[in-house]
Amino acid sequence: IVGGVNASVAEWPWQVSLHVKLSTQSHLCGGSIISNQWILTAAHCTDDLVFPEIWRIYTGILRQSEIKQDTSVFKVKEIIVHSKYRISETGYDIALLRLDRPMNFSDLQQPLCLPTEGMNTKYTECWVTGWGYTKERGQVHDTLQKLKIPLISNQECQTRYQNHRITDKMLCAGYTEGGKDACKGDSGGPLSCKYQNKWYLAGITSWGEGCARPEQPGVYTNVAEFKDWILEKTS
Ligand SMILES: Cc1c(O)cccc1C(=O)Nc1cccc2ccc(C(=N)N)cc12
Repeated sequence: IVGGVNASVAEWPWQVSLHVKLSTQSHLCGGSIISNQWILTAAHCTDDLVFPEIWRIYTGILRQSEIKQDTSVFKVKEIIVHSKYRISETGYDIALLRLDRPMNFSDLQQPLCLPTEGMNTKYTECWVTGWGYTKERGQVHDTLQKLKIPLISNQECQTRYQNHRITDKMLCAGYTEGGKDACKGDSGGPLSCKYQNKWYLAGITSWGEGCARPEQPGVYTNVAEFKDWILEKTS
């Protein structure tokens, strides 16, 4: 997250950290708890990493440095990538990870709501969170960052990305002047939006040209457009 601030304990209890264990282990992407056995993330996080056995999911943490040998960790039983996904920039950047065992909810780890059609224009505030880079040529940040960010219309977003097709299955958010945005390592994490005092998973951090550049907003998977797909795959 570029231009954000430290989050607090239990402020974003649906935010998870996805690690991959090869010769070493490290944070790769964010994700969101949507039920006691399913995590929603970005399909591009699983590029070249399709084996469930290498994934480690950390829930209920604020700092990466909290992760020790004895930290509670979930393994992945199944990875489901949208069949139409190719690369982030052409959309369908959505994937489901089934946990190896059901999660017990607590103040530190619990799901957020899936949105329904037509909610995108009703949200009062949206926040993007993650342990990603805090500048383009950056690195993973130890403390979870949070950033309040305004949604922008797909029409305006399309004008900012002339060489792309911004589809209805994408959602954009950002500041014209730049300086505040998600970035690499935040991928897969939530764009959490509030409506009538409940939090909804409006978007999944997907792509953008660089990070926090003026007139280059962040592009998110528009989760409301995939509600049927999520329900089909998780039932
Ligand atoms: C290609 C690249 C890097 O190598 C390092 C940092 C950023 C980039 C890049 O161009 N964009 C990106 C690469 C991977 C995930 C990204 C997620 C969000 C955003 C965003 N701006 N909302 C940009 C991303």
